[in-house]
Amino acid sequence: MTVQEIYAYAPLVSVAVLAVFAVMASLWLGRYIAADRTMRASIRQAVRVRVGWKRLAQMAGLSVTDKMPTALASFTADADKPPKPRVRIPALKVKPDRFGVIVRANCLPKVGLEEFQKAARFLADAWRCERVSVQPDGPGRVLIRGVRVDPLITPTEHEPTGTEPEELTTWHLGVDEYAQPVTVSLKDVPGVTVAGLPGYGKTSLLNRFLCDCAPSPNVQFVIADGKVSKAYEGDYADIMPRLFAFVGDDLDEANDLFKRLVKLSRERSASIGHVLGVKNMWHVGPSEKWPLTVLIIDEAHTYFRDYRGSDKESKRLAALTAENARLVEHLVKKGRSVGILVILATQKLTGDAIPTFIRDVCPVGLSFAQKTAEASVAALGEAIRDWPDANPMHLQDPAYVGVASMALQNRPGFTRIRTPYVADAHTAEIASNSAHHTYDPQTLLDHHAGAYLETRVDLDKDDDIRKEAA
Ligand SMILES: Nc1ncnc2c1ncn2[C@@H]1O[C@H](COP(=O)(O)OP(=O)(O)OP(=O)(O)O)[C@@H](O)[C@H]1O
Repeated sequence: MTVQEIYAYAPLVSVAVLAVFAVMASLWLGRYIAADRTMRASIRQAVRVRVGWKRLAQMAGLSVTDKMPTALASFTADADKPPKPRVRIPALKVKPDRFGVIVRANCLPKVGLEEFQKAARFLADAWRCERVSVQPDGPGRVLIRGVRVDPLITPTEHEPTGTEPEELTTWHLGVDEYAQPVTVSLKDVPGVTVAGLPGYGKTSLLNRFLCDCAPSPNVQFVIADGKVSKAYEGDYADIMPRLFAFVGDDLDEANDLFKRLVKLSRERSASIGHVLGVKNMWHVGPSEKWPLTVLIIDEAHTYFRDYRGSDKESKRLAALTAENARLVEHLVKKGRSVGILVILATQKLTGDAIPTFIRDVCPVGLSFAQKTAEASVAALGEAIRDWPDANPMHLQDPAYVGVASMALQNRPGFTRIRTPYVADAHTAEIASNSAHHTYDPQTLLDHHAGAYLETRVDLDKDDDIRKEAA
């Protein structure tokens, strides 16, 4: 091809390039017009971040001067005028979302994660963000999260999909202060505590968990709610069709339920090798025949209260609550490997509300707003004193209804989480659509291991619970 022929194609190429730009611009404009007000503000913010980056990077110390000329510069430079040093800045990719911008940048020599982290406060001011976080994003890259709208004070709603969750044991809690999803793994977790002042969202958090898991046949739920006498009165009325059992504030009924579950735990323990071929259910995961059995004890202090008084009834109730504590301790300490998970929700997790021998063996703990430092420590452990920003004492504000603080599962520190609200109508729909999955795990166990347990296992041997109760 001759030079003249190449020139002849130039107008065609220019038109093609312009056409591509025009298509891209109209797509961008279409997206901008279709977006709502909050999203448009984020799109504009993303444009500002991109346009102002060259100047800002240099002012924020996020650039390097490269004195070595490129091969082309050396080739074209005048002999008497050495090529100018180049200022290099990290390349950016900016994506807007409802809360602000997600920026991916590459690192340069002497401009790495640490430098970006040091500059975070400066970037937050320049980009008009509430806060900016910088995290590693693979070798030589960083992920910068800028939030313009504080996710913690932005209430959200969750509409359960009604489909079986991909990972039954991943509890999707909500988003953190940078609008990043927060999950907690329930695999091998024997107990979870949820604390917080009344009306700050404990039940709503549990409701979401129930709604997300209910469509799976591999999980069964039972609830003890100390706030009500009958199921239809309480927060869990809508989920009733998906519960294999429910008790209210009646201590005798609760005691019977806990005993039933301890029996299940012991019989599962005795027959797990026979039925599943493993000693720990988590090695094969929950299944229809061996479902994860979740016991939720709401207003848990009701069942463990210390009854004082010398009259006969007080003494009887005191013995009952003491036994309840021992039964629940058994479930938390011994239930994990046989697929029993206990979730305790209460206002305060201080020793007078929940026995510390139960609380301290629950590895996952969340707390909504708390009134005192003592209550925060009881809910989240001593370490919360070192993370004052995340202390749930500071969540005592109507804007923080639905916001909880939690210790991170795989690294030190705490995070605050905006949990979403689930409307009662959704709960009712999910419960009715998934009611056919409801089975008492004891019935399932009897079916799969009844004969084995009857003929091969002596459950009365070493029956410590019975001995204690006697
Ligand atoms: N995540 C949330 N986002 C927005 N609002 C919420 C959220 N969770 C709860 N709420 C609001 O707060 C009210 C009380 O919530 P919820 O019953 O879950 O609190 P609670 O801590 O369980 O209270 P209690 O201890 O009295 O049972 C709800 O009716 C709802 O209006």
